Amino acid sequence: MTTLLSVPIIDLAPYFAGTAEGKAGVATKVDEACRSIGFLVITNHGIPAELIARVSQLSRQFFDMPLAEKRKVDRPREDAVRGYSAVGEEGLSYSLEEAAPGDLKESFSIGPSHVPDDDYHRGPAAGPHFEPNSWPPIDGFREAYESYFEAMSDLSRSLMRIFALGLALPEPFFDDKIDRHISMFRVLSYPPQREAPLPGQLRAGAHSDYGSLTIVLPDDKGLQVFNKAGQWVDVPQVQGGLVVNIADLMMQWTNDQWVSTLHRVVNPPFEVASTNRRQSLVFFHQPNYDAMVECLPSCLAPGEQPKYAPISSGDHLTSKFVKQTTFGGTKAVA
Ligand SMILES: O=C(O)CCC(=O)C(=O)O
Ligand SMILES: [Fe+2]
Repeated sequence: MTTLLSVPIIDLAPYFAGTAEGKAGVATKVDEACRSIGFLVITNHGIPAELIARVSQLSRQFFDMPLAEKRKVDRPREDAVRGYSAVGEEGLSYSLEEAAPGDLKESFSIGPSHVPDDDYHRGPAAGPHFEPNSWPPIDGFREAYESYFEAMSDLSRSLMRIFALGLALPEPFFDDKIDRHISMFRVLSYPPQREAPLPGQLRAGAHSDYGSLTIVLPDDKGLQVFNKAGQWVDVPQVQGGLVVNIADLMMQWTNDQWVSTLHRVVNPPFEVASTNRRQSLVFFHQPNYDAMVECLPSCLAPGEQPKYAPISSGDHLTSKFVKQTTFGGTKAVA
């Protein structure tokens, strides 16, 4: 298997067509991408263009509101990633224990909606994972965001099935570990830069993501990935494509056979910085909080030891918040 140094574009149509051969072909390509660079761009993913356009337009409308209005749906607490976070309030590289100025972005986040009133969702073990969402007073906003969250949940289940095939596991292996997931959807808005950034300040500092996988829809270039040759390479902008990357939990699950890659969003070129605005829709997929992440049987060679102790998805996520808040006390989250 070759080590890819750039991000491949993978057509999901043969997987969704449903033949064993088509599924295996897609799974092999995805496995290669996840081993080499941890990123891929998917096409024919089935997410309606109309839904993407609607969420994008409503998000722009939200970020255009005055700061005081946006503050009315402000993030409630450090451990509850809901609502609005203003420019400079978060720094992704904080989670790597590296001091850097805050990221030049603002965001709006939601978690699962229409949460059942049962012990898993409402009991003490649920912690902040099913914190209610708050909504700005924009017509159609809630409906569009909830639809997008659902569409991303379904697509993530398909991707996890492809991952299972790529890892020589039964296709539904992950199904019961993600059927009550604690994922998060957030829209990021990177405003024009009318003043020069501080030294080291980026639109999003270098970081890896936390959960199983992330699905990103950027409307402009700027996203870069650190490849195995030690170079920052641009993620290709593909019309109608979605960027997928695997995150820390998946790396842990595979005993480091798959890589959760450092990535960042660079500042726009100086000539266009004062007018360039960038927006991305980002879905962070995170398994059920009680799903145990322990080295997959197919990822251990005979005689090899697992590199990580088993941990639950919920504890893994919470440990990231603790790391961030003890470091500099900044509201930081990926
Ligand atoms: O805006 C982007 O393109 C990516 C953002 C990102 O990597 C993140 O929020 O974790
Ligand atoms: Fe990220």
